[in-house]
Amino acid sequence: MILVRHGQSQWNLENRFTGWWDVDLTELGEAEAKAAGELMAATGMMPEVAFTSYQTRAIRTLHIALRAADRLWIPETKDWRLNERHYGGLTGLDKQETRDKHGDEQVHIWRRSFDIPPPVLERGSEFDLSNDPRYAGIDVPMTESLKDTIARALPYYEQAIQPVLAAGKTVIVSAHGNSLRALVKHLSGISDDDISALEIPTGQPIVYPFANGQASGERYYLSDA
Ligand SMILES: O=C(O)[C@H](O)COP(=O)(O)O
Repeated sequence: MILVRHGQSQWNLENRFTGWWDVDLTELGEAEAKAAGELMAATGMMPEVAFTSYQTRAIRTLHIALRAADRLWIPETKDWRLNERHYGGLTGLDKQETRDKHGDEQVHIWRRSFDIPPPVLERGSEFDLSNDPRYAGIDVPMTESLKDTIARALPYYEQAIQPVLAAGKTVIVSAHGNSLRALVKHLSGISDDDISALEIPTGQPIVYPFANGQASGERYYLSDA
């Protein structure tokens, strides 16, 4: 299985909390996605089935990478459960200005604690996506901790992705910093405390070897292969 975090987004560049807000890739993000696909082709790590979120930056990263690997034709499933962790009331704020206002420690807790969510997003605020047609029928969260993200991403992985891996297919998952931290925590057996130190870089494919549908727990960057 190949996990890839989307390439640099406009709000990664601007250093703003993003979460479920749907920003696009920057030119650098597009280049990172293309390089990821070229690396897959060069190493022969060719995806056969794709999964991604409902968010433009992950979808476009997938498509740019697959195009570079000449694999745009593979089956692809989108699901909101692979979305980024919802950043609640921090959505749209500048990360440095938020540190200046609330202190480094508080912002680190909001960003990296296991089960403390950011403040709740006010209903009806500019960043409230409850009425976005893509989330029709979905109870859009108003904030999420990593624990909350795991609670929706992991069952999706188990129901939708694991059976494809068990059938021996090479799967690519194009998603987000925190939805991928949720999967890596599970697959690599990382504790609630230690997961706070795990960062996932943009556009760098991470490989989990599978045998008989089971991950060994080993993982490596495809660039190191
Ligand atoms: O949602 C965001 O702002 C980023 O994609 C991830 O943010 P983080 O590094 O603060 O978790």
